[in-house]
Amino acid sequence: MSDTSAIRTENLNLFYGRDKTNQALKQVSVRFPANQLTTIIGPSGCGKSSLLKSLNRLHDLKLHARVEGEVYVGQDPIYRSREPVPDLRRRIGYVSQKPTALPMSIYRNVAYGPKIHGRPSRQELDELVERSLRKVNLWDEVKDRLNAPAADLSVGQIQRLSLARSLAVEPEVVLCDEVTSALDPISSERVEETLLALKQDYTIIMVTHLMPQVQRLADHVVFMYLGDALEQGPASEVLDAPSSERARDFIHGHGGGAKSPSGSVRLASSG
Ligand SMILES: Nc1ncnc2c1ncn2[C@@H]1O[C@H](COP(=O)(O)OP(=O)(O)OP(=O)(O)O)[C@@H](O)[C@H]1O
Repeated sequence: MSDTSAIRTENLNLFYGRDKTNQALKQVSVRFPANQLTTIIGPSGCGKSSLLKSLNRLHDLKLHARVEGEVYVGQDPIYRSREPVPDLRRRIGYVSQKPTALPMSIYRNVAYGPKIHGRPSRQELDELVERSLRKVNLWDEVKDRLNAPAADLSVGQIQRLSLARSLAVEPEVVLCDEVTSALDPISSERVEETLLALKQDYTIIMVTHLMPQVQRLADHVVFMYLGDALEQGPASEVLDAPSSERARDFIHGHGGGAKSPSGSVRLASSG
C-alpha cells in the first residue's frame, strides 16, 4: 500500500526536565495525510502542542526538552537530517495561537522570510507578497496600505498575516496551534475558511480544543491521551465511532459526534 502521508512520526518520545522527569510523548507513531487537514485533539495536558512542535523541531530551542524517535517529511528524516534546521522549518511552517506581527510594514512582514531564504528580485517579491496575502484572503483588505505598520491591523487580520508569512516561504506542511483561540467568532470563521481553501495546496495539522471546529474542518483526526496517540484515522471514523472509551468520553463530553448526514463540512456562524 502506498503511503500518502506528507509527514509522519515513528516511535516519537519527548521528555521535559533536566532528568527527563516528564514524558510528554510516548512512542507516538502517527501519520498526517497529504493535502488534508488533520486535527490533534485530546484533554488538556495530553501532549497536543508538544506533538505539533516536535514536527518542525521547535523543541530544539528549549534547554530541557529531549526528543527521541523520528519525524519524516515525505521520505526525509528531520532529526537525523544534515539539512540546516532553518531550511527544515521552511518546509514546515508554524503558526502559533498568539497573533504576532513583526515590528515592520505589512509588506515586509510577508517578504521577510523569502528574503532570508533566497535573493528574490523586487518583482518576484511583489508577486510573492500579493500571492501570499491573497491565499489568506487579506489582499483586498490591505493592498492600499502595504507600507503601513502591520501592528495597525486587527487581531484577526494579524493572524491571517501570520499565516501569509508562513506561506510566503512555500512550505509543504502548515502547523497551526490553536490559531483561532485569541479571535472573535467572525475572525475565527475567516481563518477557518482560509484553512479549508489552503488544504488543496498544503497539508495542514491543527491543534484545537474546540470540537465544533473539529467537526467543521477535520478530514483526519489524531486523539492524544496522556502522551499516547490513542486513536487516529479519518474524521468520520474517529468522531463517529471512536474505538476507545477515553476517546468516546472526550468526544461525547464535548458535544462531538455525527457529522452532517452528507458528511460534508459546514461552516457554522456560531461556535
Ligand atoms: N516547556 C515545558 N517544560 C516542562 N513541561 C512541559 C513543557 N511544556 C509542556 N509540558 C508538559 O508536557 C505535558 C504536555 O503538555 P502540552 O502543552 O503538550 O499539552 P496540550 O495537550 O497541548 O495541553 P493544552 O490543551 O492544555 O494546551 C504536560 O504535562 C505539560 O505540563
